[in-house]
Amino acid sequence: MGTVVDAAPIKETNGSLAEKKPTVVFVLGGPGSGKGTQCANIVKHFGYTHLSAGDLLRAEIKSGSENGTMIQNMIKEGKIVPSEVTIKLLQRAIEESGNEKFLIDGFPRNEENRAAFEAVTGIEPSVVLFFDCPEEEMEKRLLSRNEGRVDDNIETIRKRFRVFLESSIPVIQYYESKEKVRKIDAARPVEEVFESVKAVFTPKSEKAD
Ligand SMILES: Nc1ncnc2c1ncn2[C@@H]1O[C@H](COP(=O)(O)OP(=O)(O)O)[C@@H](O)[C@H]1O
Ligand SMILES: Nc1ccn([C@@H]2O[C@H](COP(=O)(O)OP(=O)(O)O)[C@@H](O)[C@H]2O)c(=O)n1
Repeated sequence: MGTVVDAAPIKETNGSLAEKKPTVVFVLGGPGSGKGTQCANIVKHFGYTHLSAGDLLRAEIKSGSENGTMIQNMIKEGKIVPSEVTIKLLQRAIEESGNEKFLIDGFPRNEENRAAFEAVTGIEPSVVLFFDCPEEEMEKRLLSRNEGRVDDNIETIRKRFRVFLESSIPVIQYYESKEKVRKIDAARPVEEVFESVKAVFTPKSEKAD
């Protein structure tokens, strides 16, 4: 399974986000693959701060921001919001958190997201978790999620699947070429998936024989 997530480097007392170099784990996978569910478990066990790009964008709509209508329209269509907007929200959340270890969930979703985040923040992920799940299973989960989301309808779900295949899979391939991806079979029950997730975060010395 390769290396465990790196320990956070020593924090600078002042300076930019890049200088602080927080530990970042990108959490990727198709819509409904269980990213949010597993991130909640990781937070409880390993003390990370969970930043969901989708949640930050939905909060931005609710806050009455000038970008709200644009974001709402993009989400309804399953399209990816311009990086500039999402990165600003992520940066603010990182700075406000007081933590040094972050799960960034649902980001980067395309090459533009990936390259812009790296250029703006200077941060590279320690590890990229990839929740691998067949479309039929993800579709079933999304249709019974019941959170009242404007994009959990069959028409938008199909568009989101297409965007995932066309735009997000290439990002995962990019990180595969850098040997950063830990692929997890996400089609199993939540507890079983978390057993595999735990192995990524637990140092070898602490693992049972
Ligand atoms: N391993 C699993 N098996 C069955 N249902 C799951 C599993 N993981 C998550 N779910 C459910 O599927 C839905 C989508 O999960 P969620 O964590 O919101 O996915 P994502 O953040 O990837 O969109 C939720 O209703 C969640 O409770
Ligand atoms: N990096 C991101 C993440 C989400 N989004 C938008 O937010 C929507 C919902 O993303 P999400 O991560 O909350 O949910 P899932 O589609 O993974 O279930 C996406 O379909 C995009 O429209 C985005 O534009 N850019």
